[in-house]
Formats: sequence, structure tokens, C-alpha cells
Amino acid sequence: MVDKDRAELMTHLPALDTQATVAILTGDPNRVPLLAAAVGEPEGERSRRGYTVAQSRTPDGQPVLVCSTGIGGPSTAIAVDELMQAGVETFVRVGTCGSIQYHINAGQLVVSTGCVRDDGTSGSFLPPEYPTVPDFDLTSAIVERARRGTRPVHPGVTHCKDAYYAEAPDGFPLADHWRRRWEGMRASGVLATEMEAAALFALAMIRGKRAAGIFLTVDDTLTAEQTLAALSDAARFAVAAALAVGKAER
Ligand SMILES: O=P(O)(O)O[C@H]1O[C@H](CO)[C@@H](O)[C@H]1O
Ligand SMILES: O=c1cc[nH]c(=O)[nH]1
Repeated sequence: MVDKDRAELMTHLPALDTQATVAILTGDPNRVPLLAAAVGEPEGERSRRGYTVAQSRTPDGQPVLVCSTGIGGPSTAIAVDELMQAGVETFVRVGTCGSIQYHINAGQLVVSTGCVRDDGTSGSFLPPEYPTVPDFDLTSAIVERARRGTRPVHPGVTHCKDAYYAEAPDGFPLADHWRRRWEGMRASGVLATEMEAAALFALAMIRGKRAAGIFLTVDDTLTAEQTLAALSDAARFAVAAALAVGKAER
């Protein structure tokens, strides 16, 4: 990418020199090189202000970026905006989530079809009545590919929050609120909770870009190796879907 003018716009991410129009986003910077290797041939990575960005080249020569967002909406929104300024058109968040439903177990995949907006960042971009939804074609393409894999796949509404420990709210002044909230979402069929999708989907909706989210359901029974193997599969589904949808559009 980036010519000098573009590079100067990127005030938080490292300046990147890539033609990639597809980016995989994940929370943890340590995962970036592993996901870059999972989707193709890694071509180097750079870090700045806690963000790590790597470029990888798929077997058919397509450049793809893998970028960490950190945890939560604020840092995600900065990464997404700056990647858009750098020319990225399609974003897939590949990360972990916690199950809300008793039938969704650790090791299974959830594909978001929209967010319950319990985060603050998406509210900085869209009024509260607006849903934050992913791109339909991209999401369908991800679900189709993920269903060819070995793990159960659950498409549906997901929850996005700012406070990770609201999942275990004992001792918080708002503990009763959160207990009722989780029960209400379970009764309403909300599948799982994570912390970045609402900000990503909101920005993509506003800017006319494609975004989607595929999440691995985790708990403390899953090893780090199992988590990385499953996220690597999810990243491969995401890249294949993003490139196919981009090609169909052209
Ligand atoms: O696995 P990642 O992508 O970090 O995502 C999930 O894990 C973090 C919380 O542990 C939050 O960022 C949440 O959204
Ligand atoms: O339980 C979990 C796991 C990952 N991410 C979350 O937000 N919650």
C-alpha cells in the first residue's frame, strides 16, 4: 500500500506498504503471526502502539492483512478506520467469544448476524435504535465454508460489551442488572458474547465496506493449541469467503 500521503494518515497503526483489500482482525497481537501463517505465506509484520499488523500472501497470490485490535471497541475502531484509509475494503473479525446458550459449547464456532449493542463505541457512530449488522454476502460465504469444516457452526445474533467481567458480575453494584441481562439474552436466543463486533460492523455500515465476524467459543477447558488451531481454521474460512465475495463483485 501505502504512498507517503496515506502513511501519514496512519497515526496509530504502523505504516503499511500493501495492496491488500482484505483484513483479518483479532484481539490478541500474539496471534497475528500465527494467523498470517495460517492464511498464506507471511511477508513480515510490524507493531506500533500495541497494534501488530502482518501481511500474508495466499497460495494464489492475494495479499491479506492480519491486524490485532486489542480488546474492545475503542481500539478496534481506530484500527478499522486506519485500515480503511489504507485501502482495506473487507474486514473479518476472527476471535473468541463466551457462550450464552447451553447448547453452544467450547470449540464450536459462532458467526454473527448482528449485535446486541452493550458497547459504547458503536453508540459513538450510530443511534441506539440502529442495529449493527455484518455484510450479508460475506457472512453467508463464511457460514457456507465453515460448515464444510469439522466444528459445529452457529449463525445468529451475538452480544457485544465493554466490560469483560460483567460476565461474572458478583460484587458489582450492577450485578443484578447483568444477571437479568444474561438471562434475558439466553431467553431471546442471543448466542454468545464478545467485545469488538459492534464497533466494526457500525463503521463498515457507515463507510460502505464489508465486515463480518466468526468467533470460537472458549472456556477454560480449551488449550491454547486447540484455540489457535480453531482460529486458524476460522481465518482460512474468512479469507476464502472474503476473496470469493470480492471476486463475485468484480
Ligand atoms: O479473542 P479476542 O479476539 O481477543 O476476543 C475476545 O477475547 C477478549 C476477552 O478475553 C475480547 O477481545 C473478546 O472479544
Ligand atoms: O467469555 C468470553 C470469552 C471471550 N470473549 C469474551 O468476551 N468473553
